[in-house]
Amino acid sequence: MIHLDPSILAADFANLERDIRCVQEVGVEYIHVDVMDGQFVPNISIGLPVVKSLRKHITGVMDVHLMIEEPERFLEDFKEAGADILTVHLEATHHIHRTIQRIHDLGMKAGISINPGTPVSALEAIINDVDLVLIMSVNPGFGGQKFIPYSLEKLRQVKAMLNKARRDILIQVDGGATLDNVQTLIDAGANLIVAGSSVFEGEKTAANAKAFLELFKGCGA
Ligand SMILES: O=C(CO)[C@@H](O)[C@H](O)COP(=O)(O)O
Repeated sequence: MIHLDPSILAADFANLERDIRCVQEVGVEYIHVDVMDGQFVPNISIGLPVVKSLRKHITGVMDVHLMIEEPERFLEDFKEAGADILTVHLEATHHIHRTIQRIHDLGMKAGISINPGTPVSALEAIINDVDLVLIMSVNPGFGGQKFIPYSLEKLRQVKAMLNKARRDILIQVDGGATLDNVQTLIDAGANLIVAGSSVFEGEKTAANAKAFLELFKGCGA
């Protein structure tokens, strides 16, 4: 089953409730919330109070992607803010195993993300402990960037690693996903597609989301 996970980084920050409602009304079940600290990535997005307010309007899965240094400092806070999935970066902590364990202890699903420059092999020791692997297909920090082609090979490698481990979990791809390239992402193994600008940019948010969902129907969604 393939899912669309619209990234609200590309939504209208003055109308987040409206934009979230818009995609949910056409059947979207996941909402991707990017949290950036200006340290791990060269940008600052939103913080805990906004995430907590968004929770009231998200009817499905609130998928929070932490692009922050030492995410272990804030796990309890994001649980309290209502995150269902909490994804941390392998590169952002010295204690990835403990961090994943703590996310689970708090009752959330745990995701691990790697930057474009980090090899998939670095995931080997943690792959059995996570519910989601996120392959960043742009350098994190900004929406609207161009998809990095080598990410397709990384998706294939993750899929092979998970097959070998007999694990069927979420394989998420984030950055530069469009209606034109999404089929190649799915073919490479992705089953949770983050899309920001290709959903929220322009005046046709609902139609854009619907077009992704229609395309996924042919893939068994
Ligand atoms: O995490 C990030 C960027 O750091 C992403 O979630 C982007 O927001 C995706 O945006 P598009 O590339 O789809 O515009």
